Amino acid sequence: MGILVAVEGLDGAGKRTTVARIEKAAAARGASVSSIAFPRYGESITADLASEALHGRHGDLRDSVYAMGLLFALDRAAARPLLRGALAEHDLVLCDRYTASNAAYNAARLGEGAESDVVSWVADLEFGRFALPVPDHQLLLGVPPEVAMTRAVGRAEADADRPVDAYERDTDLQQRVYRVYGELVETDWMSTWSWADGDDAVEAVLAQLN
Ligand SMILES: Nc1ncnc2c1ncn2[C@@H]1O[C@H](COP(=O)(O)OP(=O)(O)O)[C@@H](O)[C@H]1O
Ligand SMILES: Cc1cn([C@H]2C[C@H](O)[C@@H](COP(=O)(O)OP(=O)(O)O)O2)c(=O)[nH]c1=O
Repeated sequence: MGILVAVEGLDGAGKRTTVARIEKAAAARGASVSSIAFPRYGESITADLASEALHGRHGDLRDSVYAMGLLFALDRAAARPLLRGALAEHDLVLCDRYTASNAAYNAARLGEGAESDVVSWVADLEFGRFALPVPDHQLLLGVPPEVAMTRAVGRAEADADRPVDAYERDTDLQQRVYRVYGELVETDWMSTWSWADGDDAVEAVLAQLN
């Protein structure tokens, strides 16, 4: 049975890049590694609907924090057999975004006062109702919002098929998401967390294998 590690951070923080680096470094140590990126675009109807809503389709769907949160959670619920299978087969299963993304983005959207309600709703829904595996460790890429946003915008400019979505262009939202992520790290939400970047982020995950 392998360990489940979630890699979290803002849009453009470098999650995809870091997951690839961890995979390579863990494999070089002889570990068998698998990775899954959420949302599973192209493989999950609910993930695709959420993306379409973030790009201006489906009327007011995007305005509902709970509807958006549910779409992303249903994507993960459908991936449960995949996750279980990967954990049975590999030493390390990396998730590029996991449940904490839903907690951080939706809490940040509703704002102070409602944050803890949303974070509890996500935990009850995803780990309770949907019985998703709780991550053994979670990593927050400590890239500040200004840097992450510049990278996300640069990536969108370089790739016409990947225009910025409603969350990526919202500077205030990104700042609030970063703050909520910080609270999840400080309270070790659901499991232990590391807050790291670059080589330290890779080392923080490799340390979990020892
Ligand atoms: N440490 C880094 N320094 C500079 N640019 C980076 C770094 N990590 C990633 N990038 C670049 O920033 C952009 C976003 O990285 P990516 O890994 O796709 O982020 P995410 O998956 O968090 O959205 C990409 O264009 C990537 O090449
Ligand atoms: C996985 C997930 C993402 N999100 C948000 C974070 C991102 O701003 C947005 C899209 O996910 P993201 O991973 O950034 O996809 P991409 O950049 O490839 O379009 O959805 C949630 O709100 N909840 C979730 O559970």
